[in-house]
Amino acid sequence: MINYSEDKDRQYHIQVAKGEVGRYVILPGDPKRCEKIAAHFEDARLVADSREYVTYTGCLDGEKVSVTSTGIGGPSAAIAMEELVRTGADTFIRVGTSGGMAEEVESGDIVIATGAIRMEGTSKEYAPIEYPAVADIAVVNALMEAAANLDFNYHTGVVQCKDSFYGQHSPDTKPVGYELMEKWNAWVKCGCLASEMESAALYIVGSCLRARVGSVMLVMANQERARKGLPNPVVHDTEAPIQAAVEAIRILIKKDRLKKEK
Ligand SMILES: O=P(O)(O)O[C@H]1O[C@H](CO)[C@@H](O)[C@H]1O
Ligand SMILES: O=c1cc[nH]c(=O)[nH]1
Repeated sequence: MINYSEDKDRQYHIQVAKGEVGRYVILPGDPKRCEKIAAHFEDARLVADSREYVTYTGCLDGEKVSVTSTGIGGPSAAIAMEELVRTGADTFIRVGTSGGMAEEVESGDIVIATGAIRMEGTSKEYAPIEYPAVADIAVVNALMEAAANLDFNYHTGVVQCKDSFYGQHSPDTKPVGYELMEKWNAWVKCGCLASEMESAALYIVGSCLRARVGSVMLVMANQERARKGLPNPVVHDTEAPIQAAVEAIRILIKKDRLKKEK
């Protein structure tokens, strides 16, 4: 494989070298969320800032941990995960924002995605569509334990991933809106909790690379609730899913250490 990086020790896109990240990495979409997440680490330092990929590394309970932003969508998220695995990471938690779909999923709640609908393009370049995009069970369990410990209002279940944000929010303005709307209605009838853009790609890439992956997302608002005239404020504060992810990593660190001792 051609190495495109000018600095041959660094991964081309994320500009991180081996040893600069921990095995546990939090993956927000928005690069600006990285600093907020790194504030929860001890001795956090900026490792790299390249394209949409910002990386900080610090410590949690004596273990090296990192945060790297993925940017928006499957293609850039898949690149981040591939390059992070090459630099030594093997456990990932996406911390994102999402739009609620199920009526009971309200603004400000958090969603832990046990699986993701692959209505995006990236994962199809890794695995046939019949292969399910599922989260790692240990990561899901840690996220559920963390959310319960923190007394957060959380939901677990399937999320929908797509490539077009505006195809979700104004499908009627798209020439293929008829298909987007029919599929959306089917996902809602199936019990899908929320819509976002990266978990399907991350889960499939994680499966292919044998990495453990889970996702926790803030529900910003719910267009199905709005359609039914139910209360639906817009929430921007991502501190709850950040805290859930940090606590989940602490739980995983403890469990991984116990497993190693046995
Ligand atoms: O807030 P982040 O993590 O970027 O996640 C969500 O927000 C973006 C769309 O606004 C997409 O990346 C979607 O998945
Ligand atoms: O509605 C939303 C909110 C965040 N991200 C999405 O993809 N959709």
